[in-house]
Amino acid sequence: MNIQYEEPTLSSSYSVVGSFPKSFGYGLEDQDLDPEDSSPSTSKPRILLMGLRRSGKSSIQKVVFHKMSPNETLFLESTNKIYKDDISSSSFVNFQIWDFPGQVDFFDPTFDSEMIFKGTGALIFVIDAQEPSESDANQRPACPSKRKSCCLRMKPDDDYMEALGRLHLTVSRAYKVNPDINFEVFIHKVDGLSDDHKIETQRDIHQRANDDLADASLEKLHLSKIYIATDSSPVDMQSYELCCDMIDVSSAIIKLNNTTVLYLKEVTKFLALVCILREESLIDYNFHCFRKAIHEVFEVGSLFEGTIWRPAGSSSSKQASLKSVVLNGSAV
Ligand SMILES: Nc1nc2c(ncn2[C@@H]2O[C@H](COP(=O)(O)OP(=O)(O)OP(=O)(O)O)[C@@H](O)[C@H]2O)c(=O)[nH]1
Repeated sequence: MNIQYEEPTLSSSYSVVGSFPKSFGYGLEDQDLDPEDSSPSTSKPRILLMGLRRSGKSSIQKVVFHKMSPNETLFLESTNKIYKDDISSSSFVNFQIWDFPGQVDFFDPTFDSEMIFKGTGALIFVIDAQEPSESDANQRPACPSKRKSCCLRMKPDDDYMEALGRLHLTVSRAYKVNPDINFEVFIHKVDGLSDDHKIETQRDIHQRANDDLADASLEKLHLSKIYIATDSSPVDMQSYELCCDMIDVSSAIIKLNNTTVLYLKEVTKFLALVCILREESLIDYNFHCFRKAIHEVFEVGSLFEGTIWRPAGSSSSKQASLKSVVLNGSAV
């Protein structure tokens, strides 16, 4: 496939360049810039969205960052060239996202993996977890990994086998060029699955993806989590979406009409706490303790060259990493 590039249409978003310091590992060093692309946006932290065709990459990008309604994504056309989008809605969210076409051919000479992966902070690989339709299942291609161990584990109704093969190829290729990339796996389109099935799918994908890495002696490569932390209560989508939207607004406390309060507080320049509370009473004191504890963790982390916050195999420049908003799915 011939790779082409499409520049962002959001020209106004060029005004703020690089909210993440380069030392956080998400920026391009000057010498890494593509000589043919001199736009200032290239110095921003960069996230790649990859995955099979129709897995939902563009939908995630449009719904999360451009407020497109999920129904409208039905009419999105297939992406046929890399689409670069500048995201800079607040000081917390300021980076560049590159949406890739589904079938990237890594062996195509026009695919410049050095240029693409070198300056990348995170690669989000999207997997469509939907049940395959009968006709899809019949037309499913052979397992791309062509490894016996993988095919032996295949269940007849697994639709994500091809995606897993592609995931493996993608991360091993990217890791070779840049071992500092954060790899995130996003299990998407789980709306049609039962709660049990969702958990089983996540467990299965997690297991298989890591087995594949182990088979290839790439244990050092970590598929990390998108969330930094969340409480253990079941996810209620409405509250979750409210919390996501909160990141976009400047006000710190919003009273909801049902005696609860939506609360946003900055922990560090790159980390925010968003929560829904019944009462405000002790939150300031609790938050103070929480922030102090987080700072202490960062301090200890830097003493030990970032071993607490840093996935194995990455550089010490990764103590803070950009955490993406997730939509209708979960992270492995
Ligand atoms: N059921 C369901 N469908 C979704 C979801 N997100 C996206 N889709 C649908 O998936 C289809 C493909 O979405 P795209 O965003 O175009 O997928 P893509 O990965 O960008 O596709 P390519 O550009 O071909 O690589 C569209 O019809 C979307 O409406 C979701 O959360 N649930």
